[in-house]
Amino acid sequence: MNQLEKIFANAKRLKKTIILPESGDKRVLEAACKAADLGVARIILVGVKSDVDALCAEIGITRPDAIEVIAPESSALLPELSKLYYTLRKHKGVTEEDADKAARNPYVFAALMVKAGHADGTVSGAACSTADVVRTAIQVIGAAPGTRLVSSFFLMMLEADHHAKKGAFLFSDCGLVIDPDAAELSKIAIAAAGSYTMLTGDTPRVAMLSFATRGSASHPMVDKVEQAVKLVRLNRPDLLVDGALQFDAAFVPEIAKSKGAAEPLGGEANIFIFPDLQAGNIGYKIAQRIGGASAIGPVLQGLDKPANDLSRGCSAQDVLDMIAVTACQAGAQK
Ligand SMILES: CC(C)(COP(=O)(O)OP(=O)(O)OC[C@H]1O[C@@H](n2cnc3c(N)ncnc32)[C@H](O)[C@@H]1OP(=O)(O)O)[C@@H](O)C(=O)NCCC(=O)NCCS
Ligand SMILES: CC(=O)OP(=O)(O)O
Repeated sequence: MNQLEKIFANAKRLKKTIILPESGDKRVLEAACKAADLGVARIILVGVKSDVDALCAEIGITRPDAIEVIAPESSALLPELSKLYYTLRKHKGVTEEDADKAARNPYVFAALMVKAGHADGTVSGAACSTADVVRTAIQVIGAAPGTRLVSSFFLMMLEADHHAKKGAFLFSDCGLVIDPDAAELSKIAIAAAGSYTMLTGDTPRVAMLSFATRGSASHPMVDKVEQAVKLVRLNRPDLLVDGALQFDAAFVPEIAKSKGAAEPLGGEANIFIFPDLQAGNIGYKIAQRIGGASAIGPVLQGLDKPANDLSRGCSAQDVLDMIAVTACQAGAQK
């Protein structure tokens, strides 16, 4: 069983409820029906039942009875959820009228359902930008107690024949924090290590990436990564971390050796922390589109309850994988 299969098995055991606000997207519908059929999660779709069933018919699938479809406008939960939104956002000048309008938005409705405990997690982003998904998640669900920085990661599955190394790797942050300083980068690395253990059960081996290995170039950009490594070591002396490292020195044992970075990771990192969002977002898409990795994410870390994003370029399988990951996150938070 590979790590993704284990994630699916865990999700099936947990029986969590995942709410999907993008019921007008064919990939989401296909994944929702599969998730319900396979028992990966109990699914709630935000939308109008007749529209959902018509789109299902168009793509040649039947909505399992187990999937509940809720239209915010006619939902008995709307008054409770708009009141909740008002409570959460009134300090920002949101009025009761604004709150009622906001709660009818499918993305906000789904996040409120999670916040209120009517669902365990939400997945969206197939049909809208990451910024919109993340802003809603942060404003409605909020950061976990003791956490100030919400960030994200991709679970990268290397399983194709041409992958010399197979398994689950974690890339972070490829979706959210645009230009982290050293302290923020160290927080991203620590959060990513926790996420990796939570999902795979394996020991994290964290490489903090740059364009230099062991001082092969000096530049403030490299200094930032080295400073972040120091902060990780200071705050989490138990974590196996190294950097600044180039990707090859973090991933290929012979190159780690030849570049003087045989210890402590020995070219066997399983978590790769990118120095900023340009590098991270470009890097994961190259690994996915040229490298043939499957990329599950952006999975948000640091939220009080799970709310995850998707790339607009996702497939139905990506959505299904994300539903399983979200269910596991929900299971780990209880
Ligand atoms: C996520 C993102 C939208 C937040 O940007 P922003 O300009 O700070 O947005 P806002 O100012 O509207 O912030 C929204 C709220 O989230 C909070 N916030 C923003 N980033 C946060 C973070 N990383 N952790 C915790 N809270 C955060 C803000 O404090 C604000 O809270 P408030 O509304 O209660 O005051 C921004 O970081 C972003 O666009 N990231 C890149 C997303 C992207 O395009 N990714 C590439 C594709 S995956
Ligand atoms: C994660 C990501 O890059 O999202 P999108 O492709 O939708 O911009």
